[in-house]
Amino acid sequence: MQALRTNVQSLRGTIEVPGDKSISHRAVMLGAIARGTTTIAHFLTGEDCLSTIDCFRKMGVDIAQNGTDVVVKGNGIAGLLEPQEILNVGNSGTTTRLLLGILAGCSFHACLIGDESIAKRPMKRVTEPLRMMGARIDGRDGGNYTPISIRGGSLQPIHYTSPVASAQVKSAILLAGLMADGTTTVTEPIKSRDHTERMVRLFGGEVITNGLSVSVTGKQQLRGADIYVPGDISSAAFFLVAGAIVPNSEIVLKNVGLNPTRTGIIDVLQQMGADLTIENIRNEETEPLGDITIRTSKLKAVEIGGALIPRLIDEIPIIALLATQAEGTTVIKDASELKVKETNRIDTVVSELRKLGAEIEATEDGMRIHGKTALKAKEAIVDSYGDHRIGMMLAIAACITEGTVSLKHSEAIAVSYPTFFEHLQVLC
Ligand SMILES: O=C(O)C1=C[C@@H](OP(=O)(O)O)[C@@H](O)[C@H](O)C1
Ligand SMILES: C=C(OP(=O)(O)O)C(=O)O
Repeated sequence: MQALRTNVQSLRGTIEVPGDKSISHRAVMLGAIARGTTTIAHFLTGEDCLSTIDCFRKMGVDIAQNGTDVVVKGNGIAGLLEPQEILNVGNSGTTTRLLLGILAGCSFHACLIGDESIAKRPMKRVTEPLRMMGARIDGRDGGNYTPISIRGGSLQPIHYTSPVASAQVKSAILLAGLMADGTTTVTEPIKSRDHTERMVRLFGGEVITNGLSVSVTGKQQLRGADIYVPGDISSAAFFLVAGAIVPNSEIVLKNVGLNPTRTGIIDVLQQMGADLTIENIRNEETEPLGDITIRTSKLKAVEIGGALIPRLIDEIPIIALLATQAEGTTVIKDASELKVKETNRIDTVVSELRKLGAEIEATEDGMRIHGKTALKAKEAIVDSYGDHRIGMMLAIAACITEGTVSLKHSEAIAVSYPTFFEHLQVLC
């Protein structure tokens, strides 16, 4: 159990958050199936991305990691080897689903396991379309849950209309599509993050986007690339919110990824009236990034739903905290996907924030938060339940809480932000 800082008087200073998790996973995966060498700078050394490296090493890929610098010697599109061991995806949904997409096109057997949380996350959303393409997949509950075993092979292209707006589903099918004969198309109900599309292009591949549909043609040869991973906006979000709600604060976040499919948190902060500026925007062609400054300000409630949800899906726990400090009732809707993340994030956000006095209730597809509420606790014990984003949200909540707060399962934070507490310390 970890004692959290409470009653923080101000947060001031400059930090650079670790590399983007989604981009780090994809850089290793595409590097592994490309021809030639891929260099990755500012790679995220969080546990999820280390799981991805471990899985590809077990398939014969030479990956050298020295801190945040990674070099991948690609095996080529058909060059992965049958793993001699079970592939352990740890806590990472992205590793599980994207890896299944790649394995669907490999003519060998592989078996995937993960931790307790992964074992509860639905995989049918990828195993079903991958079976349609020709992969043989089995697993618990007909292939919906890990452990999952897969024997891939020659794939036929499909046009898949996904019922969920999920970049993991879209990416799994596109990665399988890279190995199929012909053109594979995915149509999603709402646009999700487009890092796979951007990165395939960076590796010399062709991806065609047409509204909500994305297509790739199989058997293209990808070539290794040099990649700089921008800071993860989903990690920056904790300090963006902290800067807005902790009194007398001014935080500068350098080199934060600003891909428009990920910047919903900035839209919400601006709509709430936060004092936020963005400077030095660059790399708009590949993965845009820039420097963000946030200062404490008076906030007002907003309504969040529809096409905004996929652009801020992982930020909803910290947005719920933000809403406790906004005047009025914030409504978050259309967010049922929160129920199938590392925890049921509707339930964990509501139960843990209530322990600190927040006025928040769960709804069928989101939550309703009434503000502004002063958070108070008498020796409260809150729990991340093993969910990194819940742990970080609670650590920021403690900053504005009067009293004492301890966090159970704080170690989960290393999944996406191993230096989180060091950065909080720098700003205090
Ligand atoms: O593709 C990705 O890198 C991710 C997609 C999102 O999941 P879904 O595809 O399930 O929405 C997100 O929640 C996850 O943290 C990372
Ligand atoms: C949902 C998340 O990740 P994943 O699906 O990769 O486990 C997350 O990082 O919030």
